[in-house]
Amino acid sequence: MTTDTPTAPAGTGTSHPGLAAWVDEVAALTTPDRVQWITGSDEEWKEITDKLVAAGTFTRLNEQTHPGSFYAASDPTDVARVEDRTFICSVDEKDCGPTNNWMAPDEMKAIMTDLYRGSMKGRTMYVIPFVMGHLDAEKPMFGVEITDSEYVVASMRVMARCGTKVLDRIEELGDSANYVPALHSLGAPLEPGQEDVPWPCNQTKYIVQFPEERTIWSYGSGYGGNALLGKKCYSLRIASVMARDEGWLAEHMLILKLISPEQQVYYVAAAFPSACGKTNLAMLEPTIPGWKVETLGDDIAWMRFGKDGRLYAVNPEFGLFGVAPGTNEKTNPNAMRTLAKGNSVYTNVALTDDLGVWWEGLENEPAHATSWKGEDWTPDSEELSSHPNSRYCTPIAQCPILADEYDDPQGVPISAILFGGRRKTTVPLVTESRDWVHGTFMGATLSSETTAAAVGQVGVVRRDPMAMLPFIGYNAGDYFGHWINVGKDADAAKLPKIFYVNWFRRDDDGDFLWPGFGENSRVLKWVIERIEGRAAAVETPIGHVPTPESLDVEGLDLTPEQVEAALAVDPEEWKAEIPQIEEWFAKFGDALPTQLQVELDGLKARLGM
Ligand SMILES: Nc1nc2c(ncn2[C@@H]2O[C@H](COP(=O)(O)OP(=O)(O)OP(=O)(O)O)[C@@H](O)[C@H]2O)c(=O)[nH]1
Ligand SMILES: O=C([O-])CC(=O)C(=O)O
Ligand SMILES: [Mn+2]
Repeated sequence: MTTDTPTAPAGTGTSHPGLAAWVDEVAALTTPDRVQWITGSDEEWKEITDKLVAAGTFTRLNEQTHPGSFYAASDPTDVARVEDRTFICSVDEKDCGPTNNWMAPDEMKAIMTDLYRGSMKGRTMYVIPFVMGHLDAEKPMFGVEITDSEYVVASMRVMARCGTKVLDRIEELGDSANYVPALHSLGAPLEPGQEDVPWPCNQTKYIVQFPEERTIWSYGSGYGGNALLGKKCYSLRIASVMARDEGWLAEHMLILKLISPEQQVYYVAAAFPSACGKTNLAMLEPTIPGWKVETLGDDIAWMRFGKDGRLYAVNPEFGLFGVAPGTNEKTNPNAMRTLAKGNSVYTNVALTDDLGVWWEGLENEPAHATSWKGEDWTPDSEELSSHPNSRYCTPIAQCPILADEYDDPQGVPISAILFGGRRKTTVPLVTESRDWVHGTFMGATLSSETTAAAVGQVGVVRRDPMAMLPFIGYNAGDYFGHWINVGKDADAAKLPKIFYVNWFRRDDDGDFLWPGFGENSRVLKWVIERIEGRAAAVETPIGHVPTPESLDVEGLDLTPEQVEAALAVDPEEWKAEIPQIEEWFAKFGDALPTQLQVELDGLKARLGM
């Protein structure tokens, strides 16, 4: 941009020619009644939330107990990510790989262009300039989301840094500002005089990434992961492609800071599939004396090598979009404290009679509430009060244990990466990998029972590599190769050590073998002590697991047998796992890195197969 180009007044448009042309083009296609540029101001927050209250989408919660907070209930068919409607439209089908849905870009564009035609009729089209990560990062990661949903505007304002400051920077940088154009429409046009519904959406849904063009098209859903396009679509699917091309990692990981009793500081990243404990671990209250945890992120980590050769992680998000059920003062007191500050949006939980919220697992069960489906609910009701994937959306800045480093665009140097999933059997509480390639093998073969975070059956074991199955924006075989390359090019001594954890193993009665939540600090302690060379481990066919004595279980109400069962590596169980891993690897054909096949062969040999 030349210095004499006038900057448009806040909220009225842009002096960036490329962006202006795209916005005009989308408006011409979708024919909204008006176009509004999101500024990020307080008045705008009031205007948007007032509009949502007037439309019946939002219910204003009790100002005393939930200041500045709102309740929303979605259409009962629009409650989670839709993986079977999610596409990676790479030019070459091979680049999409066997784990994603593919359609040729032109074909998809033709279908969606038809769907978008007139799709914003009767609505306002909002233009949201946003940045994932810091505005003052070396290379700010801009995006611009166009949406016809006020719910999306309100949620995006919580989840990403949005508004005029971002647009000003895009305009200053002009042609050199790379932004991801992200188009979202509910697919619910309004004819003149037609009354709106509280949660407009469309039964036809498409969540589409064009990896070569670095663009996103989403249609038909208002739900978080489908509609807040800075999150999964940009920060994972598109960013994973950028990361492959540029030598970094975009991952479905929390980031936490761990401070030992000796005041040593360690940063840990952990990848668990959706609804498998990232938010809980990120905000952990350690139960072991002297240890402290601070939070940097609960869902996404971008990791790049620093000049010192270490891997540095930043959280590109600005808010928390957390699973509500199960969250309470005991399991996650810091989430409760974050929410107590207000300024939050609750979706698909129950609304209490005093305009508060409730969900399964929360304290103070009400005698009566309105369920997420809008029905009367009492403790005797057969149905759940809240959808299992009900969520809260809240500013991360309100987290009382947010680490100062959250605001550092350089990020934090990672000492350990944890992979984990939900497995009733087989997978021990914690296993240390031998090296980066073995750790990559652990990640690539990660398995977990499916959860309510995606539409479909719950509780089915599937491979969820690096907890990224629904989020890898290219061929997962190539993604494994990228992980191997990241390690190959690095100084091994400076790489994070990789561990595999499972908080969800059960005993014969179906009860959890490990108490989890705050007690997971004991596992973090073992991880750190391994890094420091201070904790003992036994070598097993799958890696190093703690000796029962090396895991600090002091004060825990567990018998030695229970600890042993949580740590057990049963060769028979692992032998049964092998055909599943072989079947999984077979999907990738030539794209599977030979190092991973070598790891599998080694595991089989150690199991005597
Ligand atoms: N048994 C057990 N359950 C846990 C533990 N940590 C979390 N959970 C349960 O896992 C579920 C959701 O965990 P979250 O931390 O919200 O999930 P997340 O990984 O952040 O998920 P997404 O936001 O979907 O990516 C809740 O039902 C928790 O109760 C644990 O240590 N043990
Ligand atoms: O994307 C969403 O809707 C929420 C989330 O973090 C996940 O599903 O992993
Ligand atoms: Mn997630």
